[in-house]
Amino acid sequence: MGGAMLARWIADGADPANIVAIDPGAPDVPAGVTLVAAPPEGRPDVLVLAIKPQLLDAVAPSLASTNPDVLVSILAGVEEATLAAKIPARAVVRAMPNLPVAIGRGVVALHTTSDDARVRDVAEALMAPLGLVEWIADEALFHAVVALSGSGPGFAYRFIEAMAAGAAALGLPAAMAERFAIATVEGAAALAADSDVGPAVLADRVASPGGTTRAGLDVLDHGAAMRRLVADTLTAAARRSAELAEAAR
Ligand SMILES: NC(=O)C1=CN([C@@H]2O[C@H](COP(=O)(O)OP(=O)(O)OC[C@H]3O[C@@H](n4cnc5c(N)ncnc54)[C@H](OP(=O)(O)O)[C@@H]3O)[C@@H](O)[C@H]2O)C=CC1
Ligand SMILES: O=C(O)[C@@H]1CCC=N1
Repeated sequence: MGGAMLARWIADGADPANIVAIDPGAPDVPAGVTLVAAPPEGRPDVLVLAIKPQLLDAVAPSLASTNPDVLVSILAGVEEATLAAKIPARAVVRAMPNLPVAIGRGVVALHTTSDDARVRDVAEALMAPLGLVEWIADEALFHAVVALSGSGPGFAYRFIEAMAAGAAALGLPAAMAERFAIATVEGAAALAADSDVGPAVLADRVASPGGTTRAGLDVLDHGAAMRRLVADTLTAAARRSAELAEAAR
C-alpha cells in the first residue's frame, strides 16, 4: 500500500529527491527516491508508517529518535493513542487509504485529535492527490471505514470475478466476460457518482418492468441475500480491525 501511495505522489509531481523510503527489505522504489534500511539522521516533516500492524512493536523502537512533525499511520485498526505511545511525534494522523489511490481514484479517511490546523493542512495536502479525502471525527468509526473503503476494493474485485464467472458459465469467452464485467462495474460506479439519485433508484431504472434485471434482482433480494452477505462481510472485516487494535495496544 505504501508503494501505491508513493507511485501516485510521484505521478502527481512530488519531487522524488525529497522522499526517503525506509525499508530493510530493499524493495524497488521509484527513480530518485532514496532507499535506506534504517531511519537517517534528522527530523522529517512527515513520516508515513505503512508496515503491517503486527510489526508495530518490532519497528517502533527504530523510529523512536525520528520525532517527525507529523506521523501518518495507515495501519488498519491501530489507534492514534497506541501510535502516540509507541512512536514520539509532534502529532499523529491516522489515514485509511485504499488501493485505487495508485491512480488517484482512492478513498482516504483521516483522523486526528490534534487541534493544530497546520497538522490537518499537511495531512490533507498529502492525501489530496490520492482521491476522495474526508475527516472522521469519531475514531471508533475507523473500523467501519477499514471494512468499507479500505478492504472494499477486495470485495468489489470478488464481485467482478463472480460476474465474469457467471457470464462465462453462460457461454461468454472468459476474457471477454472479464472485460465486460470490469467495464460494467466501472461505468455503473461512474454513473452513480455523477447522478443526483441514489443507487437504489438507479437499480430500478435499469430494471424494466417484467424484464431481465428484475428477474436477476429478485435473486439478489430474496431473503435480503445480497445485503446479508455484504453485511456479514463488512462485519468480519471490522471485527478484524478491532482485533488488530486490541493486539497493538
Ligand atoms: N493493502 C491495502 O489495500 C491496504 C493496506 N493498508 C495498511 O497498509 C499496511 C501495509 O499493508 P500491505 O501493503 O497490504 O502489506 P505489505 O506486506 O505488502 O507491505 C508492508 C511493507 O512493509 C515492509 N516492511 C517490513 N518490515 C519493515 C520494516 N522493519 N521497516 C520498514 N518496512 C518494512 C514490507 O517489506 P517486505 O515485503 O520486504 O517485508 C512491505 O513492503 C498495513 O498496515 C495495512 O493495514 C491500509 C489500507 C489499504
Ligand atoms: O487487509 C488489510 O488488513 C488491509 C487493510 C485494509 C485493506 N487491506
